[in-house]
Amino acid sequence: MSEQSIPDQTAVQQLAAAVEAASVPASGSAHKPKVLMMVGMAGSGKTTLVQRLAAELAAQKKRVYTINLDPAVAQIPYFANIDIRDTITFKDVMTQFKLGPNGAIMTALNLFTTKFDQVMEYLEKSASEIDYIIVDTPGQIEVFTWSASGTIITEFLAHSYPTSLIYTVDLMRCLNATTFMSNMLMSCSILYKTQLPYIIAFNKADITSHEFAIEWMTDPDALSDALERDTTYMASYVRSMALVLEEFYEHLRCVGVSALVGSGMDEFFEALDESLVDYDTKYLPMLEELKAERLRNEEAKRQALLAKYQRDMAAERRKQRQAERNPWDSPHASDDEDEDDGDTFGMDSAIDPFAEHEEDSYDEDDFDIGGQYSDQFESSDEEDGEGGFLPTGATMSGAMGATGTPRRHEDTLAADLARLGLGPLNSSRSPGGDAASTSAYLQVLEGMSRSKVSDE
Ligand SMILES: Nc1nc2c(ncn2[C@@H]2O[C@H](COP(=O)(O)OP(=O)(O)OP(=O)(O)O)[C@@H](O)[C@H]2O)c(=O)[nH]1
Repeated sequence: MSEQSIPDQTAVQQLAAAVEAASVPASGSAHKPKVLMMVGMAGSGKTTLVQRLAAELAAQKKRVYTINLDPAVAQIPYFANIDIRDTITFKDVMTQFKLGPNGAIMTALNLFTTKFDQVMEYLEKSASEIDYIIVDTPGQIEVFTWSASGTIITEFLAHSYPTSLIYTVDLMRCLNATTFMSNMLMSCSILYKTQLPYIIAFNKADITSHEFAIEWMTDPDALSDALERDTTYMASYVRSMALVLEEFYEHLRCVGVSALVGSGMDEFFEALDESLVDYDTKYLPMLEELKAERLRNEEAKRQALLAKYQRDMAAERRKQRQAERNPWDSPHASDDEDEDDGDTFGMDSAIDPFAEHEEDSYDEDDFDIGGQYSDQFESSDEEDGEGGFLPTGATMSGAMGATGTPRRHEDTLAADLARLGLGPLNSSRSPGGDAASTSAYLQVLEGMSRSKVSDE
């Protein structure tokens, strides 16, 4: 490994996007291998269970593929078709990145995840020849289930193949009601995190039966009895948590197994088949709904962007036309103004007869100097194709010729000036043109506006 710096999350984020885009597998379509994700606390027996399940499935003439994602494991008792240790040397990660064991596991997983699309490609090619893919994960459960890379790997697989999560619990660590509750809370958090179909495999049933655990899950009194001698505050806490988890327990599939001696395998595969039905009936529809929602959001964003672009374009066109038509263009108009503010003549909007109307509805033509001004507006398609509002009646007659074709603005202005008994405007369009006429004209207009407002 040659890199000397901790890899940033960019590659992982790109992979996350790839997972997002991954196609949702159609249920009941072509042959797809079933994925078993083994998670559980360190020492709970995941690796031993992978070995046991692979052997059992091989005995059933099923084609099994195993993936080891634990970079820190010294030896594994099964043949791994894909092994993270072939790509990344855990000790090198520790020395090169100056990390402790947990940080190194996390970094090794991140590095491996950046290549996981290649693993997926490989699986895709071999899919028709595989019945089951069993994935062994690091014992530091939070490193996998709560890390970006763990999530990406899980979703990559779950978005492509029917997947079930196998949470392995060491029965010997459940004998105490309080630690049993800790284990259940952990399993609950993983279920909520992954939302995948789920099996709890109470392992090491060769030492003690898992029946007591099932009883505690189904009968709160049994749990209370177990807590009888416990007088600490934890006992009441465990009792109340048991009530909270009651509903969670209802949807759980629990089996007692011994990875070591192979007991409970029939029940395990029965539970596995049921959980894979859940994958088809619950997980897949949820995935499809999420995907549809993402597409809807993207489309909404695209439409909003398009609308903004169109508004910007229209505003730009308005500015251009205004600049062409009004040589004395209002000094009050701001350069970065996107939309007509209704203050076309630079008049105080308080006396602008149109200021009460919604700004978005205006086009500069609505305020054309040649107009007769009216309170009533009607919707109309304008020459640039945008919907807009025009004053009703003949109010725009000053701006339109008899044939309905737009007249030159200067002609309109000249006619208005003549009607008002004022001299002609300087047609040179220079800002300093016939200043006296312009100013007089504006005063008359302002006066008209004031009298209109006071009329109202
Ligand atoms: N008695 C008994 N021991 C078991 C069983 N399964 C696993 N063990 C033992 O439990 C210990 C831990 O087993 P692993 O399979 O390494 O557990 P793991 O969860 O993979 O551990 P990490 O790699 O640390 O995450 C080993 O000594 C196993 O032999 C079982 O069903 N019964």
